[in-house]
Amino acid sequence: MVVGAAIIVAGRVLACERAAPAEVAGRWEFPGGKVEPGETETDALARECAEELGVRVAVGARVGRDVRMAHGRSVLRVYAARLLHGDQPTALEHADLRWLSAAELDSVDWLPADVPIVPALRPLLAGS
Ligand SMILES: Nc1nc2c([nH]c(=O)n2[C@H]2C[C@H](O)[C@@H](COP(=O)(O)OP(=O)(O)OP(=O)(O)O)O2)c(=O)[nH]1
Repeated sequence: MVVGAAIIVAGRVLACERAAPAEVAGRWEFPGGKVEPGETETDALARECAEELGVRVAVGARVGRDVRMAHGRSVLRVYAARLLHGDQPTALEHADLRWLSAAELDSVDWLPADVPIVPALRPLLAGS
């Protein structure tokens, strides 16, 4: 299981540009990663957001559906999240970060597994 955090602030979601590996560098994703043994999905999101962005997050509801990746060997699952304690994301592992409004969701080149999930953000962004 790979989990991603759709961090939403003031009607915008944080998109992160992968720096590596070469096959996916330049594509955009949600911060996150593999759930390690013994971790809950929420634990994994908190750990990855700290490692990748240096922020603390509160994890909320699921966004979109589970998407199978890597020939069905893993699944991408995305959760809405918000920043805690006024923390501000820093690109500790990513090439770039962008805050996207609903109208800007299609302006970046998302990883293929994210493409079916991204439209489910629209109502969350419009409503916040
Ligand atoms: N974090 C993240 N990974 C995604 C997304 N969409 C997508 O296809 N992936 C893929 C890319 C990678 O093949 C895999 C996650 O791997 P990763 O390298 O980010 O995770 P990790 O930090 O746990 O990996 P590792 O280096 O510890 O092995 O899922 C997404 O929105 N967020």
